[in-house]
Amino acid sequence: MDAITVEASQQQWHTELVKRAKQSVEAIPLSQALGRVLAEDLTAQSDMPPFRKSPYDGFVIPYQSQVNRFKVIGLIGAGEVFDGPVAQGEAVRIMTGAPIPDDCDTMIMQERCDFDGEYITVRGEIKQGDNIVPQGEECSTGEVVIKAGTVLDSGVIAVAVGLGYATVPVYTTLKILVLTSGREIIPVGEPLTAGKIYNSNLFMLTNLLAEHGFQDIMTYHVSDAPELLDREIAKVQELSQQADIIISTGGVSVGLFDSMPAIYKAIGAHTLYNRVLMRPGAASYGGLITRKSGEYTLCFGLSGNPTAAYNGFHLLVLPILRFCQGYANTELMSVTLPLGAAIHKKNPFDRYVQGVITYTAQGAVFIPNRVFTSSALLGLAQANGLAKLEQGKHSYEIGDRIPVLLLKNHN
Ligand SMILES: Nc1nc2c(c(=O)[nH]1)N[C@H]1C(S)=C(S)[C@@H](COP(=O)(O)OP(=O)(O)OC[C@H]3O[C@@H](n4cnc5c(N)ncnc54)[C@H](O)[C@@H]3O)O[C@H]1N2
Ligand code: MOO
Repeated sequence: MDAITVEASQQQWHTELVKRAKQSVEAIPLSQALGRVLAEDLTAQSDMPPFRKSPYDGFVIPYQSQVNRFKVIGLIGAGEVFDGPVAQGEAVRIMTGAPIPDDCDTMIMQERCDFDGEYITVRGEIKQGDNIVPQGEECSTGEVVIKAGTVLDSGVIAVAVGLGYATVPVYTTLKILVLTSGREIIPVGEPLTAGKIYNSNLFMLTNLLAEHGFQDIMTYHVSDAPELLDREIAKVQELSQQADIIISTGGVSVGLFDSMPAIYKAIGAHTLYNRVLMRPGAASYGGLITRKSGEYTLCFGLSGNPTAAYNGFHLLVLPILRFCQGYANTELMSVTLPLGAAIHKKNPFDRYVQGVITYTAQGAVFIPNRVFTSSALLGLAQANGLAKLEQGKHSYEIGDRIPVLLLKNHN
């Protein structure tokens, strides 16, 4: 099987996914909706605001040219309605947010009024129509206010509540199985013995998923020990039945104990690609399990090397996860930024370089991580951008403008 580009891998997934059913939908209370993805448009059930209202505390009047003294005939607090007539020369005291009486067209802040308990005298010129928030200023009944595919964050939930929605239709959450692999990998907390390393990718992947709103995660570690393989395959098979997505790290290259492609094959996956034309992260696998029921599980094998796995997650996995979860925006945002340091490196394939986007008086700059090789770990602690170096271009100088994916700004 030939190696494919990042873009071709994404295209291949989309071709496969077009044939499959959409994620199912459930209605949930807004109190539980944070981070979920809206499955239907939310429309305004009334105008917003639903009535003409006062933006300040003060007095409302029917405007009359040359008149600045008015008899105060009533009081309206927020939540109250003044339904009596207001004649010329009369005013009604009004509080912020209260509805404007039908007869009134002008509102005056109380700081401009001398009020003797019966009459107000207004200082300065009165402008007809001042300080009235019109009904429907923001939207009219029936307008689509929030589109399907939007993430329910604090702002969106506040709007949904303001529109009167108590529950919202959302896509059911994807169930994700994260597999780590390798006999050398030990849980953090145990003493580090010769040849072993801690399972940093487990935390990297599960937390990346959580940061991107994917919370329903199972985990399992495959040792890659040949004598345990059958048992481990059986366990992965069992867990995979409940998973919409499997993401594994390690064991995907050509080493003697690189068993992940064999495991995917054993659990019924059909391979889409097993090598990607990028560095780091060339050792990446994509496969699909289709069950008799029509249900399916997407399988993403990432490299065990931390930088390669981190890049692979963002480039190969995340846009497809977002698509499957129903997000309207599936891609990470890309910006063109000047390089803050030169990079001289052979690039036989597109190379993705982690780094930090910083802000200077001249604007944003991308500073590449000092070490951005496949096995680098420490750069993950600071990376907020992923720059793309073009295949065949081996020298980049300070100030060269390059495309950078924003790793932390997602919606
Ligand atoms: N002869 C060849 N050797 C290699 C090739 C090749 O084409 N021919 N490809 C290289 C490339 S490219 C990469 S990338 C790695 C990919 O290796 P695997 O995905 O099979 O991963 P492992 O061998 O299991 O591990 C690589 C590295 O990462 C460490 N690791 C693994 N899991 C974790 C974890 N959960 N947390 C932290 N670190 C982890 C592991 O100990 C290894 O050091 O293969 C090249 N070799
Ligand atoms: O997949 Mo490897 O990361 O190209 O180094």
